[in-house]
Amino acid sequence: MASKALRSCLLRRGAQTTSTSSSAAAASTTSSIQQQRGMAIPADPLARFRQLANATPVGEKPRVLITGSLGQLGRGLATMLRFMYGEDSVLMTDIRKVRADETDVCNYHFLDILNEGAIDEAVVNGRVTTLIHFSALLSAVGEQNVPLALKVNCQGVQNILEVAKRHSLKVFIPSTIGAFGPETPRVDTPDITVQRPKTIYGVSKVYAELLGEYYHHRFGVDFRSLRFPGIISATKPGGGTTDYAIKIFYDALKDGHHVCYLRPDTRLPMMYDTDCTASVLFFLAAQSSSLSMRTYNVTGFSFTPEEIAASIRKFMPDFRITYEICPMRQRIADSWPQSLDDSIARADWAWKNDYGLDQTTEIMIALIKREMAREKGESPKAVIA
Ligand SMILES: NC(=O)C1=CN([C@@H]2O[C@H](COP(=O)(O)OP(=O)(O)OC[C@H]3O[C@@H](n4cnc5c(N)ncnc54)[C@H](O)[C@@H]3O)[C@@H](O)[C@H]2O)C=CC1
Ligand SMILES: CC(=O)[C@H](N)C(=O)O
Repeated sequence: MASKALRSCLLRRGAQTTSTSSSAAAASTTSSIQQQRGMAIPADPLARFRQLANATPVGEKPRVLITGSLGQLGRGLATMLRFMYGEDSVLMTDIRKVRADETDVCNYHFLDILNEGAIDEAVVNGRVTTLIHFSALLSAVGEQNVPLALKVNCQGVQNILEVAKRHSLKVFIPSTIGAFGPETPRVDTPDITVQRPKTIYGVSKVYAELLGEYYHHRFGVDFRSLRFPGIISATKPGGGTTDYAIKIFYDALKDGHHVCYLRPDTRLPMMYDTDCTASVLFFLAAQSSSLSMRTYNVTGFSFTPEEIAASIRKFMPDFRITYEICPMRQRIADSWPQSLDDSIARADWAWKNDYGLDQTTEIMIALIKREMAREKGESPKAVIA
């Protein structure tokens, strides 16, 4: 199904097609729910996406516009959508210029989500059926520019929902563990609970959840949202509190040492990139009638900086971690859940994560080694043999 170029792009982005022997259990969590999730990397990680594509009737194949598509999550999702539904199925949009090394970016257009008319135009001209709204300012950068975070995260969501209403689009707007706060139960946090976030990012995401649900009930907009934990990918993160869980791998491979801005015992929920992509695509494909809610928790596994360092040491025994705490990010992390209960997503639309901590570590190390080999002009080996 995938062309050679697309296939190599999927490999680079972590959607490996070769098998691996890793079968470590994802047990690094205090959560009883998550302790049950022993797992091995699937022999064919693309199988679930291929099956979903094959099960979609030709007339129902989506045409998807992704906002903020050059960020951490957008490029991987766009690549997978092209793999599943064809080269023309995705319009990638953002407000910055594409770099020469971003060779996976195709069908790309400038789109500022603060310009509602421009969103209308892109949707009409592109015959779009589904909006995936990724543009946002994340938790740490949001705290540094509150007025801009309010504009991008709140005005942007309003514009997207208005356009979705006008053109009867399906619309996905991600939420986050940041939509919870210190008063929320922090272990196995349920879907419906206290939400009093203390960051502008969290406040704007609660607004997005509630406004989207309002547009659904009031105007029939097919709004869907998932509360993601921190996402781990071999792409540059956009300025969040969970970013250390990506940088730690780059530092491990470059210097053998990572200086962590969170305390060693700070436990947060996380998920591997390919599972994040799967959660969006399977959720969007679910029948409306199977959804008991419009905003669901989804998660992979939880760990502390100490525990991810231990996981890295299984592959790089000399790896060292030291700590220089950033008070702002620590305060944010201390107000977020340590683990999420996503059992309703599992029951309603069969959500399931395929990757645990050790599988994620193994893949991240392989992907970054491959990236470094390319940068040095060497011809990299297959990701995981
Ligand atoms: N990465 C993560 O760990 C998590 C992400 N999420 C959510 O997923 C979504 C995507 O996240 P990431 O890709 O990590 O974010 P990111 O920060 O990497 O990318 C956001 C993109 O939005 C673009 N953008 C900013 N202002 C814009 C504007 N006015 N018009 C159009 N685009 C604009 C930026 O240029 C950037 O490429 C966000 O809504 C985020 O809140 C939720 C939980 C976890
Ligand atoms: C969990 C998130 O929403 C994001 N990665 C952040 O740390 O801000």
